[in-house]
Amino acid sequence: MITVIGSGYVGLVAGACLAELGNDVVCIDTDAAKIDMLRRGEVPIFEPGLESLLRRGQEAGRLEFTTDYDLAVSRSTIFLIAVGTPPEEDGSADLRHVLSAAAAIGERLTRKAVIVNKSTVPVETAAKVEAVIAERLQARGVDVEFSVVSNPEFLKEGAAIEDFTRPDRIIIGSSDAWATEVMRNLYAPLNRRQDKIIVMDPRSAELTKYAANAMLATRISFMNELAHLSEAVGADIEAVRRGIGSDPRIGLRFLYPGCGYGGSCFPKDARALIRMGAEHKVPLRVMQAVEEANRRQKHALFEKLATFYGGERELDGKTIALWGLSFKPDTDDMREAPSRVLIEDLLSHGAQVRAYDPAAMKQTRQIFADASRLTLCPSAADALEGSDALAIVTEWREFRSPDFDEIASRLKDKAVFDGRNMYERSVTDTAGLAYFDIGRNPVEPRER
Ligand SMILES: NC(=O)c1ccc[n+]([C@@H]2O[C@H](COP(=O)([O-])OP(=O)(O)OC[C@H]3O[C@@H](n4cnc5c(N)ncnc54)[C@H](O)[C@@H]3O)[C@@H](O)[C@H]2O)c1
Ligand SMILES: O=c1ccn([C@@H]2O[C@H](COP(=O)(O)OP(=O)(O)O[C@H]3O[C@H](CO)[C@@H](O)[C@H](O)[C@H]3O)[C@@H](O)[C@H]2O)c(=O)[nH]1
Repeated sequence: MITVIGSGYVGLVAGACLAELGNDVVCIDTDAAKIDMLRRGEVPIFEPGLESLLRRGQEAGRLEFTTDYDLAVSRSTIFLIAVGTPPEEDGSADLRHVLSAAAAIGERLTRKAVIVNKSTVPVETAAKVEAVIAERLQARGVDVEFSVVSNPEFLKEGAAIEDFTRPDRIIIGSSDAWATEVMRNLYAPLNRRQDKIIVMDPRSAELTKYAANAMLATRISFMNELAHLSEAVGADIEAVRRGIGSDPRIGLRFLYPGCGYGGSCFPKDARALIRMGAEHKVPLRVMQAVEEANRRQKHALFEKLATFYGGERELDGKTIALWGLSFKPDTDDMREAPSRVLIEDLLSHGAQVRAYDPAAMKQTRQIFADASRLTLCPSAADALEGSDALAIVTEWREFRSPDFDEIASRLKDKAVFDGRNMYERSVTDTAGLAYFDIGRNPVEPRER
């Protein structure tokens, strides 16, 4: 039996996928409402394919949900910790949930077990988890063998099941041969065609996770800065992207400029890595710049709108349609989403916003509960109604081939500000739309 602690994006996906592979899995969460929902067959998050996988696991009797640690710990020999590690004030990762999960295990463990840390955590957390469990066992006066392994998760939201079941690599940070073998067996069904398992010491495994996210975030911020330069010198960032991405040393993936990276990982993990560097007196200057560039980039669409209208003050009284709210397509996750910054910028300058997203409407309503000038619209077309201009923040598939004539007929100022470079100028020109994106078609002040 495997216990998965924390039933969020990582825990639910891991639990459902491991049950699908034939394991008996119990998912535990301290949030009783979440567990009740899951027991009723409802899924608390939007993740393509997850609902049917959870249902299959439950129907097969291989997947259960509980808030009861007593029940879960007594039956398991493998524990996956997949609880949140939110940022502290100073950017460092808050380990409260991880250490409380460790304590809950130590208070109940009765047989030899592997404790697997899947949460993203700073170097030395495996040692801290081990110390907490050892301390609780000692307090109980029992001697139970256990081993702590770092096994960071690399899934992307929106493609989480595919990423979990077809991983590029499986990192196992372990200094114990028995625990490494248990992990190899756990992942054996995902590791048949080619050996993707990389075993290393726990510290290196913990750092690998931050290094991966930091490298990807760096590529994005680099491209976003180059996009500004492209606009200034009259180059086309999309051509530059293809030009450099065709070099296999660079590669085409994760090279898309846009209106900033968001989500629950890149921003938080970049800050946590910077903090880790500071704590060890190793300033991570590149990451500081990456983070700073991204913070600014989230204002890029607002700045373009302001330039178009002849100044920020001119946005007072304008109505801007907004397509896409989630931090990326195929998720309802609004954590650190660039749309939040754009909405705040627009509302604080007196504009009205008419927004639509295929999945994140409920979340947005909760976040902006008091924003009277934000209207959440039932469709992309409805968001255009009575609007002056359109801004696009998230590249959902349904925005890829819109009816440009309809957009032109509805927008008073016939201008589109695309934060994800989805369209071609030739097409928008034909419809009579002014089109501005990131690094290709610089904004020009509107003709009056
Ligand atoms: N979301 C992603 O795409 C992703 C990908 C890779 C790694 N990670 C990392 O994985 C970790 C989890 O991320 P997430 O997005 O799944 O978080 P999440 O916030 O969606 O879910 C975490 C869950 O843990 C529960 N929890 C907290 N303390 C608990 C405890 N003591 N016992 C049982 N349950 C508890 C919470 O109620 C919550 O449901 C983080 O460290 C994150 O950085 C996330
Ligand atoms: O070329 C690109 C690629 C992504 N983004 C943006 O970057 C953010 C993050 O996107 P993505 O990485 O696809 O989503 P996450 O679900 O946050 O996944 C990242 O964070 C997870 C949590 O740590 C890791 O497990 C994944 O490997 C890592 O990709 C989003 O706002 C995207 O719009 C860009 O701007 N340009």
